[in-house]
Amino acid sequence: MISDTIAAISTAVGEGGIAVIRVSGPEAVGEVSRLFRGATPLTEVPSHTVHYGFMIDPDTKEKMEEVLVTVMLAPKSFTTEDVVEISAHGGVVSVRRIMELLLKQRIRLAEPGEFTKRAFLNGRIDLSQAEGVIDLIRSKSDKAFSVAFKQVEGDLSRRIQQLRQTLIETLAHIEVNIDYPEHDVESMTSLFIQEKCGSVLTEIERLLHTSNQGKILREGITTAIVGRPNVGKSSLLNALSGQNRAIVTDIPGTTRDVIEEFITINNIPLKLLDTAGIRETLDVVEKIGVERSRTALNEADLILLVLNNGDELNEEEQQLMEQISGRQSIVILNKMDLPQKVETEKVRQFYKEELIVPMTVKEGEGVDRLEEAISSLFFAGKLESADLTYVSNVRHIALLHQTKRSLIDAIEAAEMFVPIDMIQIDVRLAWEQLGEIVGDTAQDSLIDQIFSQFCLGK
Ligand SMILES: Nc1nc2c(c(=O)[nH]1)N(C=O)[C@@H](CNc1ccc(C(=O)N[C@@H](CCC(=O)O)C(=O)O)cc1)CN2
Ligand SMILES: Nc1nc2c(ncn2[C@@H]2O[C@H](COP(=O)(O)OP(=O)(O)OP(=O)(O)O)[C@@H](O)[C@H]2O)c(=O)[nH]1
Ligand SMILES: [K+]
Repeated sequence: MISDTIAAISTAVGEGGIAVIRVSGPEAVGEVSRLFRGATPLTEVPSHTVHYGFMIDPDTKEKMEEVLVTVMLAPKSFTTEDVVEISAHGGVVSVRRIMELLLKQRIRLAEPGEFTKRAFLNGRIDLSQAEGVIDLIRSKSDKAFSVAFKQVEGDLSRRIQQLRQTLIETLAHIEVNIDYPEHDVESMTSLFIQEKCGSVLTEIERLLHTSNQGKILREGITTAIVGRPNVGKSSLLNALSGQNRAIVTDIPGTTRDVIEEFITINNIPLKLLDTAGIRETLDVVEKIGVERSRTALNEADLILLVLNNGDELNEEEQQLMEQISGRQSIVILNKMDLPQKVETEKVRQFYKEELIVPMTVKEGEGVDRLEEAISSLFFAGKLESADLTYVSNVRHIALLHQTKRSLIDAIEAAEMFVPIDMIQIDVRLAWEQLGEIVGDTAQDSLIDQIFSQFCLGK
């Protein structure tokens, strides 16, 4: 059983309006109460109430900070333990001093993700919901947020548990037949297994079908913008990020040193790759050899090739089109306001009409068409409705693939009337693999690794 009390700063550290320190565990109320002076002692207040007062240094009796303290008593709290939250004036010093005071009590510093880990260990949420919490924090578009939010609410968990329930029923049926073989009608059991595993398989395939889109929504479409100088690449970037709220971030926890820029075209998140590097070198095709830009080009899910409508194609551009037309790529015919000089028939040799997007970036014209083109490449024309459950986590995707394999093995074995205890192994494996998604059958080391991805105070 967890018995120690933990504390951490739960808001981003820096100058801010207010900062929140969260304390969770059996000693939370008692220990914070000794450091707090308000109208009522915290040990006597009802759950889910907020109290105004001061943090007091117990040695000097000096007022340290003006605060609001929230008390949430077990089991009705995020961690299901007693939780006390201290809201202090924002700022580094104030928060550090309160933390120091807390850690001198019977309270220790929480590990990254430990609050959420406790919520998991205490059964409030399962593993996929906890992973949804990480995705929620990291999401960079409304759509990605919605996907993560559904996961936190337990949408995926419920589906997975339904499938596991079906497999448990199948296992129970098999069990009876092993224990009472005299009752077994071999062909009926085989049909039963095929039918049950088949229905689970269908649902898993449906979930896997969403996974490509799910991953894109979560991580963004890795995009490289290429083209010779002066065609309007920077303008495009500015137009897109200006109109569509750019979120610039260096994702914590990734090792790459390039700063990636996130933009969204309506609801589609694009992760722009180190485009500056490409910009300098792609003017001349032989320079594509330059390591950095080649990496970016290779990594890209999507290449946006910008051409100037008012100019003839040069040799490099034609080679480039030939080279990348096999990839997911879109041609942007920019500067439509200029008289056409570009040889569109040459462009059409490599690109279907819907992947050639005329734009006048300077005037912000054509963004809708660009969105349509991207949708047609990545979402078969439409962004699925919000009520779809997307599987976006690579761990979940891998486990679903494994489960699929196990189910196919079970079904094939049943078809061939393989001894039933052999089939049982595959069905049980599928049940365990699904269990790993929600954390029922996950190893401690895996659980530790997942929660270590969280930020401190979450
Ligand atoms: N200040 C603060 N804001 C936060 C959190 C937090 O821990 N603290 N959260 C955390 O990351 C999220 C909210 N999650 C929470 C989930 C459940 C409970 C909770 O106390 N649930 C009880 C009581 C519900 C009720 O009274 O109806 C329960 O379900 O038993 C609190 C926060 C986002 N915002
Ligand atoms: N006529 C016209 N000019 C445009 C349009 N879009 C951009 N330009 C102009 O084209 C010039 C080059 O634009 P940039 O966005 O800097 O082009 P770039 O491809 O990033 O150029 P480099 O950084 O040199 O590679 C600027 O003067 C823009 O104002 C357009 O739609 N029509
Ligand atoms: K301590």
